[in-house]
Amino acid sequence: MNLESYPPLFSELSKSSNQQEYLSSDHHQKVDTIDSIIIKPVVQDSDPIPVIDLQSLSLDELGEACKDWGLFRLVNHGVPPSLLSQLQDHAKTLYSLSFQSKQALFTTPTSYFWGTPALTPSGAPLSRGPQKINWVEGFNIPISQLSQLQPQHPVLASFRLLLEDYGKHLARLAKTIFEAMAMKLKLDEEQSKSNLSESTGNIRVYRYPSCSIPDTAWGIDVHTDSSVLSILYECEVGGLEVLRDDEWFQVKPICNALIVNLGDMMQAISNDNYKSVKHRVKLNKHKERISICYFVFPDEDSVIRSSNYKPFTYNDFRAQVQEDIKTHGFKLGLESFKLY
Ligand SMILES: O=C(O)CCC(=O)C(=O)O
Ligand SMILES: [Fe+2]
Repeated sequence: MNLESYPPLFSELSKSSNQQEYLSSDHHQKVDTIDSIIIKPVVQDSDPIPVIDLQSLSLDELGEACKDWGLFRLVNHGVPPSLLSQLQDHAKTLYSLSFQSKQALFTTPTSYFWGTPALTPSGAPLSRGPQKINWVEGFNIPISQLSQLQPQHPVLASFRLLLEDYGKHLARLAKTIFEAMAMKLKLDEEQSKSNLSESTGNIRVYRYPSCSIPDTAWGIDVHTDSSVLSILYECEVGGLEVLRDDEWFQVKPICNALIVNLGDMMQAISNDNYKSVKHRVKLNKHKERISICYFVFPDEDSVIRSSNYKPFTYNDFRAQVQEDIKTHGFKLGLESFKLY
């Protein structure tokens, strides 16, 4: 483990005796008690996660997966495996740079953050208090701002080219999936068009440290995404878990398959027919984990209309989430917009 490359708190605590002491102190609640939902041991033999084949897309299967799980694996998506593996290699190299170099390389409109995945619109981390530290670092990169990524570092220059390519592929995937969902839900074509805006595409590249006592802390604790769709790539370590009918399921990594999860905007657009899935990321005892996540949102002033929620824009939603996190330490999400 290259300690220099970690945020100072993480490298300090990675010395295992410090980690034991910190994580078992009052500072940090045990994960079982943070969670309001009863945790059953997550043990599975077979893989129950639905698989959607983009080349022979079945609207019925897509609809079922969105209703039952709010999440599915996507295969035959047309993103070249070499692009995925190169992105992952570049991410590893960039993360191995010193903490200070990463701070210097990712400046506005991109950002480097750690300790929480909750960011302000400009990409700065929203503080949630010491007991709520999430064991994650991230690069936040709005795709529309990729040209602003200064290639001072040779790896960053080629990373930018890869991300441009990846961003185009993911915009294509998001549009295809959203249009299929809109068709299945029989949404008004004109109205739903602005509910997904490819220009809002945003990439986050995360690194989760290994943790000698992984059951005492989260990589990212339980949450739903605010997006319309989130599309994740992680192929080596695992740790993503999703909630379905009060039971947690592991989403095992499968190389070259992508994970699509539905966010709060999609739940509202679908009038609660589809689920914004609750999920979390567990730490691994021995290995650090890299994931590459794409998020896409509605146009900023596109109004989301449905019979269960008062009309709102993504801007309204985001402002409410920021307020919730400041006031309560977590987001209330769609609850704040429910009609009854
Ligand atoms: O790293 C992952 O696999 C998931 C990240 C995530 O849930 C998020 O950023 O909302
Ligand atoms: Fe998430």
